[in-house]
Amino acid sequence: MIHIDNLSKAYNTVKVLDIEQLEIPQGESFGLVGNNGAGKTTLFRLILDLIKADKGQVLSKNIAVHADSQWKNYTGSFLDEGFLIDFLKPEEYFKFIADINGVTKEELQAFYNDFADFFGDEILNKNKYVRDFSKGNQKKIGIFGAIISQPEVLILDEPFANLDPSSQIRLKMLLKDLHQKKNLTMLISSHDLNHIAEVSERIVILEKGEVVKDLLTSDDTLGELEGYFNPEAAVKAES
Ligand SMILES: Nc1ncnc2c1ncn2[C@@H]1O[C@H](COP(=O)(O)OP(=O)(O)OP(=O)(O)O)[C@@H](O)[C@H]1O
Repeated sequence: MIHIDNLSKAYNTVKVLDIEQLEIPQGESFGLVGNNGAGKTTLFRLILDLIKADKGQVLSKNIAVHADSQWKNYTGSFLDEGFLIDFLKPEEYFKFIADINGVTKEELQAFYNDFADFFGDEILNKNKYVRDFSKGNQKKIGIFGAIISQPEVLILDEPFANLDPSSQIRLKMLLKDLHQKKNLTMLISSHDLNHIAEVSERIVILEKGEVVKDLLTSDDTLGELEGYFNPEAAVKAES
C-alpha cells in the first residue's frame, strides 16, 4: 500500500531520515516509535508530501505521492494543529471536511454518535472557535477531522499526547474498531509504548532517522520496547 523507497532527508546537511526500503501493506496497523528527534514526523511529512525528499520516493498504491495527488482521495491525516482551521467552530470544520469529501449529513451524524464518548461534552455545541479549545480538545477535533472522510489510510502523529486518560482509552478502542471493521491501513506514532503496542500489529523503531527494529507485535513486544528504550531497567529486572 505504502512503499518507502530509498528515502532520505537532511536539514542543514544533517541527515534526519534515511530509510532504504519499508513496505506497509494494506490493512496493517503500523506503529512508529523513537526518541525525540528520531524522524517520525519527518517520515509522516514525506508520506503526506508536505516536505520534499532529498533522495528517493514514497509510493502509495504504486504511485509516487509527490508526482500525483490521487492518494489524497483515500488518505486521512492529522499531524498537528496546522491541519485545523482556527476561525471555524468544530461543527463548521467538520462540515467543511464532510462537504469536500462527499460525506452526507446522515453519515456525519453517525460519526458523531460513534465519537460521542470520545468527545464527551467538550467539543460540540460549545459556540467556540477551534483556536479557543485546549490542546487536548484540538487533538480530538483533528483526529475526528482525519476520520470523517472514511479514508483507507489513516496517519496520526502522537494521537495520544495531550489526551486525558479516559480519552486515551476511548481513542484506542475507536482505532482498533476502525481498523478491524474497515480494514484501515493505520500509521500511528507515539511515545506511549503501552498504547502503541495495543493498537499496532507491527512496530518500527526509528533512531537518528534509521529503522533499527521492525517487530511484529506479540505478548513480548512491550517488554522488548521497554528493554530497548531503558536497557538498564531491563537488566535490573532480570537480575
Ligand atoms: N524544518 C526543519 N528545519 C531543521 N530541522 C528540522 C526541521 N524539521 C525537523 N527537523 C529536525 O529533524 C529531526 C527529526 O525531527 P522529527 O520532528 O521528525 O522527529 P520526531 O521523531 O517526530 O521527534 P519528536 O518525538 O520530538 O516529535 C530533528 O532533529 C529536528 O530538529
